[in-house]
Amino acid sequence: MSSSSPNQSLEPLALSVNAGSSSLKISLYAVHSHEFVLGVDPVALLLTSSISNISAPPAKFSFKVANADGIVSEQATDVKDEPVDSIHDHASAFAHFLDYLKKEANIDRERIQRICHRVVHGGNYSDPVIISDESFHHIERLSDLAPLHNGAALSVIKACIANIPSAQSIAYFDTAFHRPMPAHISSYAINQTIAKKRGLKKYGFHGLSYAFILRSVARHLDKLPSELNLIVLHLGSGASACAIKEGKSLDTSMGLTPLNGLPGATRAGAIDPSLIFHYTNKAGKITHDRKSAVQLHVTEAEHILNTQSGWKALTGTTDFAQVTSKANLSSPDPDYENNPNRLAFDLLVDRIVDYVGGYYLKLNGEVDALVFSGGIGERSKEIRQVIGGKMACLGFEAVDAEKNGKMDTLEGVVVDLGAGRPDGEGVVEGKGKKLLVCRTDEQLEMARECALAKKFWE
Ligand SMILES: Nc1ncnc2c1ncn2[C@@H]1O[C@H](COP(=O)(O)OP(=O)(O)O)[C@@H](O)[C@H]1O
Ligand SMILES: CC(=O)OP(=O)(O)O
Ligand SMILES: [Mg+2]
Repeated sequence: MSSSSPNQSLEPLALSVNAGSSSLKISLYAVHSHEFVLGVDPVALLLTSSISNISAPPAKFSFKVANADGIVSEQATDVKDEPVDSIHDHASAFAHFLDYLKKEANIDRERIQRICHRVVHGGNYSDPVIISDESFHHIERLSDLAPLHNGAALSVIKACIANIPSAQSIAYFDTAFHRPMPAHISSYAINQTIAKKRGLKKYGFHGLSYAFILRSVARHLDKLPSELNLIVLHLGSGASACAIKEGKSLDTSMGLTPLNGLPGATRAGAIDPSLIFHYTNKAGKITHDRKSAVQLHVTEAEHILNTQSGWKALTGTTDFAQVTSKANLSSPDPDYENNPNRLAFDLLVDRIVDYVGGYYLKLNGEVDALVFSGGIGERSKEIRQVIGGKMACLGFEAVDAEKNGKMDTLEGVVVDLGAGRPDGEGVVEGKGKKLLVCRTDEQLEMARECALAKKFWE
């Protein structure tokens, strides 16, 4: 147990819960202030916990207490990547966390006043909402459009209401960041009467992450968010790309649901929509996911494309680190027939290039930086090296191979990956568009927003 002392603070506590497709990430903060001060965080991290591999058991549990400066270092690690057999879904993962909160950090649940929940699909909600019967049912109705996410978030919301009744739960939506997308980009080329009636349009996801990245990169480059044009890659179990123009989402690769766009751990990403009818003759049959906390109406087609595809289908693992280590990347002959890992790696690179190239044109080439984030973007030097290398033809800096190789040891929320731009005889530092890595933190994004929303504290 670290010597840090979360209990010494008498400030209100806010818990942030991020139910991802394969993970549950939870952070606890002391709320210092409800006033916005440029460059100052209104919250301070007390502890953070993560449960990964929920969809590929055994799940791994980590619980880390921050030091007095709100920093979690490896030395502050209390429990790291411990496999836990009793965790089989997001609700049991949260129950495991609550046990540790009392046992390891000696924190009384009653001290938690607000709980921020990442909810992936918010439909047309553009602002965070307090959980009430009405908002709970709104999120529940959208569960079919985010089958790996909304139900999982609702199961944790239910657990919070039951186990931490003194706290108010607030939902923060991934979709909110993408609301400014123009209609010609968010619309599909289908009958618009039906589209409007049924809400069939591109919503986009990973919005809390993009909001965090935009804010962090702006701080790093000493610019206002509204002055920035970025291409951001959030590459995790679910992967997406986003074009940000003058601080607003212009386009993103996920769509009506988080299935579209880049392939992921178990998701196919974009395919020809007709493919699924040739893959199975039961595409439209409703499957009932008994494991889900809410009643899901998911077709066999959606089940296959969301849970039986991606790296898992190509290589047998959902862990991209394993895919990379077996991909034999140094070989000039990819040997796709015999090396499914190389196929998976090169296929992801190919799809990323599609989006990055398209977004570069949509932004008229006026791009301040390409940003890597998410579990793969932050940890895979190989993906950064290959994608970064391809960006050189668009005027980006070269990848600094040394920095790229030791990214894990470099401090900071945003790390500059660039080594300058070749110019004439030599390499000129500071020239060229930037390549950045951002350690995204959806929990912090919610906690900050919550602290600063006075209406949630009245
Ligand atoms: N060293 C690594 N190299 C490549 N990929 C990694 C590495 N470490 C973790 N990953 C990938 O990151 C993914 C998790 O990303 P993350 O953004 O945390 O997930 P989630 O989508 O659940 O929020 C894992 O599925 C794994 O494939
Ligand atoms: C939207 C989405 O796919 O989120 P995650 O990557 O956290 O599963
Ligand atoms: Mg995630």
